[in-house]
Amino acid sequence: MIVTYADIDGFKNLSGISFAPDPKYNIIVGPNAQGKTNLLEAMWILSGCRSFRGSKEKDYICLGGSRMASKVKILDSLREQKISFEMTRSAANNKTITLNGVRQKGTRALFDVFKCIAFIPDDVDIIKGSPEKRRNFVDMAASQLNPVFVMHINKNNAIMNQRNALLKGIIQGNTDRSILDIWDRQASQEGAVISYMRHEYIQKFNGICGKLYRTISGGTEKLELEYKSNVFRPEDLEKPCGAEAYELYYKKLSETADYDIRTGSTHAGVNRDEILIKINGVSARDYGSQGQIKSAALVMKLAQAEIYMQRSKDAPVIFLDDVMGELDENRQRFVFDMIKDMQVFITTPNENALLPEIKGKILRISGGRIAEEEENVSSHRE
Ligand SMILES: Nc1ncnc2c1ncn2[C@@H]1O[C@H](COP(=O)(O)OP(=O)(O)OP(=O)(O)O)[C@@H](O)[C@H]1O
Repeated sequence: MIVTYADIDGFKNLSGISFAPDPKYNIIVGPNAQGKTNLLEAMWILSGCRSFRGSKEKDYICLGGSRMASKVKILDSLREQKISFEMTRSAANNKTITLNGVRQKGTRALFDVFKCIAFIPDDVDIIKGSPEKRRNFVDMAASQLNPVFVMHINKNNAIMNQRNALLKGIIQGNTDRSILDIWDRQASQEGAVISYMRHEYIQKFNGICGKLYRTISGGTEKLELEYKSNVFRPEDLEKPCGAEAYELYYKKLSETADYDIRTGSTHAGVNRDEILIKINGVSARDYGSQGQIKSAALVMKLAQAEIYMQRSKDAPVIFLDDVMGELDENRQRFVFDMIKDMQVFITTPNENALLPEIKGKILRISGGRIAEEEENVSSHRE
C-alpha cells in the first residue's frame, strides 16, 4: 500500500502542504519545531487510529485558525481510495470524515483501509512505561489485524465507565448494589473475548519478536513476551472462549466487588492485565539497559509490520519519526532490511545521519510549509 497524494492545511502549524510522495522513501527534513512530525501525524489520523503522540482532536486545528483538512489518496493492490478528515472550530468541533467521497460516522471504517505503523522516540515507553502502555500497544496492533477487536475494547471501556460510576453511587448510598450484577454479566462477556484475543495475538507476536531480537542482538540475546491475564491461567486460554470463560470472569469480578465498592474503581479484569517483556529471562522494564530497551521496542514495531504482511497482500506504510538518526549503523540496516519493500516516511533534522542508500523524495519543511522538494536524491550528500 502506498500514499500517492497528500493534501494538508490548517493541521497544527501546517499550511498549504500538497505533494505526491515517492513510492519508496520520503525524507522530511528541517530544524526543530518546523512541523515534520505534524506532517506524519496529519496523515496518520487518516488510519482511524488516535494520534501516535496522544494529541487531542481539538488540538488538530491551528491555534487561531478556524479549520483543518487532511486528505490522502492511497493505492493498494486493488484500487485507489480517497480519505479525508476535516474539522471546523466550533462548540462541537464539527468533524467530517469521508471515504471515497462518502461521509462516515466515525473513524472506524478507516481502520480497514489505510494501514500504517509509526516508530516514534517514545516507543521505549511500551517497555518502560505503565502496563496500560503495553495493553494499548497490543490492543492497537491486534485491532489493525481484526477491527472487531476495537468494538470489544470500546464496549468494555463503556461498561467499565458505567461500573465505576455505579460503584461510587453504591458507596454514596444512592444506588442499589444488585444493579452491579447486570453490568458484571456484560463485562464478563466482553472481558473474556478480549483476554482470548490478546492471548492469541501475543502468542503469535512472541514468536516473531523472538526471531527478530535474536537477529538484532547478533544471536546472543532472547526476547520473550508473556500475557499475564488478570483472570485466566494460560491453560484456561487454550480452551474455547464460551460460557465457562464468562463464568470465570464473572467470578473474578464478584471476588473483588467489596473492595471495588470501598475504593470506587474496578480492580479485576482486562484493564488490570500485564504483558511481561523479558530479555534473557528477566524483566526488560526492571533490568534492561537503554540499548536493550530501544532494540526491544524497535523489534516489537517491526514484528507488528511482519504479522500484518503475513495476513495481507498489502504492506503497511511506515512512519519513522526522528528515530533513524538515533540508531547505530547496524540497527539502521536491520530496520531497512525489514521495511525495504514498504513505503516509508522518515523525519530527521539531518539527512546525512541516514544510510547513504536511502534514495527518494526530500521535502524540506520550514514554518509548517514545504520550502523545497527534491526528487530521486540520496539522503547522503557531501
Ligand atoms: N494546534 C497548533 N497550532 C499551531 N501550531 C502548533 C499547534 N500544535 C503544535 N504546533 C506547533 O508545531 C510545531 C511543532 O511541530 P513538530 O512537532 O511537527 O516539529 P518537528 O519539526 O517534528 O520538530 P522536532 O525536530 O523538534 O521534533 C511547534 O512550533 C508547535 O508550536
